[in-house]
Amino acid sequence: MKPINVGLLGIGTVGGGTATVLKRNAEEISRRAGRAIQLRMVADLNTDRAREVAGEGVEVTNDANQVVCHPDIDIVVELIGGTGIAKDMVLKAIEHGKHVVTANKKLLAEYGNEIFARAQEKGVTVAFEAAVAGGIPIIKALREGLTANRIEWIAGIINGTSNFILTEMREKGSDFADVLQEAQRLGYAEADPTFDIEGHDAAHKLTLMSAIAFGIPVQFSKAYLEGISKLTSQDISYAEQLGYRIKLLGVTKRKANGIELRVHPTLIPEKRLIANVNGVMNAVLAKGDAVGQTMYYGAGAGAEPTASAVVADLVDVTRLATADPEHRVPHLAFQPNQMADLPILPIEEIETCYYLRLDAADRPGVLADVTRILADAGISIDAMMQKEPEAGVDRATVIILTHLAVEKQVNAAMARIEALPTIHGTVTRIRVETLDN
Ligand SMILES: NC(=O)C1=CN([C@@H]2O[C@H](COP(=O)(O)OP(=O)(O)OC[C@H]3O[C@@H](n4cnc5c(N)ncnc54)[C@H](O)[C@@H]3O)[C@@H](O)[C@H]2O)C=CC1
Ligand SMILES: N[C@@H](CC=O)C(=O)O
Ligand code: NA
Repeated sequence: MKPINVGLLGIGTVGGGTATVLKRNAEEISRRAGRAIQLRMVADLNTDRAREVAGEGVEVTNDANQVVCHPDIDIVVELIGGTGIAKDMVLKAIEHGKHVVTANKKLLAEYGNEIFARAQEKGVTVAFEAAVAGGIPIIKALREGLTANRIEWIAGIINGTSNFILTEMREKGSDFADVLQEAQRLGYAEADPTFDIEGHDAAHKLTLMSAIAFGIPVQFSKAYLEGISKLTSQDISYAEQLGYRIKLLGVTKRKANGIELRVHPTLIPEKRLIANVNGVMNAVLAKGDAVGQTMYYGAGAGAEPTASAVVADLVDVTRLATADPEHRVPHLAFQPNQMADLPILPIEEIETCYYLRLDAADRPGVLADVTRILADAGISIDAMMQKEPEAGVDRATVIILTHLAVEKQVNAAMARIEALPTIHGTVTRIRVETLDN
């Protein structure tokens, strides 16, 4: 059978890994796909490096337009990143009737509704396994493997760079900036690494998983996000003393009045498997009503792990190329005319447990004031720890773990606590997920 011709846009970290895997495993891949999948054209601004990485027999250009318009190209693989030229080229490829494979979570989290609708009209597929949790086949699991279930919630460590930073800080006491540089050197970080450390990248991925899990449009602009840049080693250490690890966690949950969609540093009990996912590794927990909790673990970033997902999509698209477009797996798992209109809840409406750290005057009655404020707000305390003040300091650090509470009530209680004359500065608040049901 005639080979499938691939046109690759961007041959950097993931593009390079894709070229390597396609070449190294060509025979296995063709046995699985039913025909050869060959890299036919590459577009990259750095044509010298592109020629070197792509190898002989591959046409190289610095103009992505030439690839997406070329009549011989069957599938366009977009690995440039961002929402500039990448968006234009993906839409143009669709207009030209090409299937698209992309690892670009930012593009799909922000413009996915438009892109999937256009692809549907043109009868082509946009595959994006590499866009969420790198090499872990999580899109396939959520969209196909769990299709019998009413999914209740998903929680995941889905940014390799920030997990690598948190792990190195906790295990080696490394400096935040040094570890970030190392993550960049290893090719884990986004072109702008603030996307990693401030939670944007994780929120892009969570937005895609949420859409697939609940059959809702992608709504990145409504996601709540908070990164790891303000986390202190003090909180990492106190959390450990209480039996927790702090992770940048993405959580999306079905509630009676809508969907929670949030990314933030989170205390997780250290006995949970996911609390022990370290370095660049990612893990996603998905709870279905029939199957219960399932967990998916693997490398979330890096050249070949991500290429593994890109090439898997190439094989899938090759297999599907001959299937009637109406009967392919829908882009967001649910049929396009069956999407639900569930609202994304504002962060004030979410319900979780909380870690609160405060600096209190070391005097009798202070803790009673704090606990009364919490009780008045209907917030019950699960655990409390007081650190004795250092010599010559008249303030003690108090850490409180709460039971489940609604965020707006916690905010109101925090404001009242901060207004007490015996409390110094602001209250530090980190959300806690026990992930037990
Ligand atoms: N690095 C990783 O571990 C992962 C990356 N991703 C996503 O994969 C995509 C690519 O990421 P990386 O490979 O890390 O980026 P990269 O920066 O290593 O590679 C991008 C390539 O695109 C080329 N490029 C830039 N503008 C171009 C243009 N106008 N025309 C043609 N080529 C152009 C660059 O020269 C570079 O070779 C991004 O969307 C990223 O978010 C997804 C999962 C993991
Ligand atoms: N920058 C991302 C790369 C993969 O999506 C990460 O660190 O996870
Ligand atoms: Na994946």
